[in-house]
Amino acid sequence: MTTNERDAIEVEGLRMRYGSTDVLHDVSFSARRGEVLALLGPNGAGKTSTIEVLEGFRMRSAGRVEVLGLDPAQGNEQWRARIGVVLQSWRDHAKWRVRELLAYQGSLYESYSAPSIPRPWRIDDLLAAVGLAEQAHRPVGKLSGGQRRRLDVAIGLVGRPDLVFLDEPTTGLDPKARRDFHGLVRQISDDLGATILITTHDLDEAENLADRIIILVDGRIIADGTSEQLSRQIVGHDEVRWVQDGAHHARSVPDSTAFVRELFMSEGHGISELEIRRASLEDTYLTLVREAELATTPPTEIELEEASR
Ligand SMILES: Nc1ncnc2c1ncn2[C@@H]1O[C@H](COP(=O)(O)OP(=O)(O)OP(=O)(O)O)[C@@H](O)[C@H]1O
Repeated sequence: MTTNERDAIEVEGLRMRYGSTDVLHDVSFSARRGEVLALLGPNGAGKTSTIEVLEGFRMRSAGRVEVLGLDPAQGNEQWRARIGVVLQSWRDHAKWRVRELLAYQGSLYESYSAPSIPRPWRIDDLLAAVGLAEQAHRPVGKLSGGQRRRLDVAIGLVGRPDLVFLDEPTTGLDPKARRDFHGLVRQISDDLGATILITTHDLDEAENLADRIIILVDGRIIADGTSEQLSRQIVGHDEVRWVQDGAHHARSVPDSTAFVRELFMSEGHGISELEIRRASLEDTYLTLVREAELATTPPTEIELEEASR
């Protein structure tokens, strides 16, 4: 079945181009089975292009890609049945009723059912899981934007996939629906043991959901790790604030634990308040992306002149 049972996704040296423009340069990463991976990056960084190559919807120009043990360019029906994709294309089915559309989509997976994973997902359970039970008999065209997004997600999950691609799944969802959706992602990760690759611009969402985060800038991976590992890449970023004998102090330090230990050893008596703020994923992301963009921006003429003086 697969050459590497541990990994659901393996990408090595992936390159992709639109016409003569390269949009992915030497991208390499992997996702273990059951892992929730968030792919982050500015607009146009190449997140959707990466996902589309993994789904087998776009051809790469170089590199090795293996998804659930197969090259997506050669993925067969059986392989495709194990993959859930959340698309936004169900607007054309305006006259279908929600339950009817899901039941039809689900029926396509019946022949891929296995004793360990009965397929499709029971439609009423799925409707309840995505919070559409009350809309089961409504025509798709009469759903609100957020309800349609839930339906998109339900269609991506109806085949009880081993691997799910979620491209900006919470765009347009209200805060309650967003929180419910996060619960659903955890459920499919825990109960189905599914591997999940999610792209999002919502950094709290990424921090909340992902076991690992990959940041893509300009078609290149600039960071890959847990949120804590990424924040450790930014030196001097823990902020320590304290009040000493009535005066307020603040310092940005690389190792707040060591700093606070020293502070208490030398000045412990007069300290009345202490607060440590570690870099949030947003701080980390913005710093790493800025550094990567500065590194690739060619110097201006003035900078070149200054350098030659
Ligand atoms: N069909 C296409 N033809 C030509 N260029 C394209 C096409 N689709 C995307 N691109 C270009 O490829 C690059 C990567 O786009 P992609 O959609 O993968 O980025 P993204 O990280 O998903 O962006 P966003 O966060 O805006 O969704 C961009 O420069 C984009 O302009």
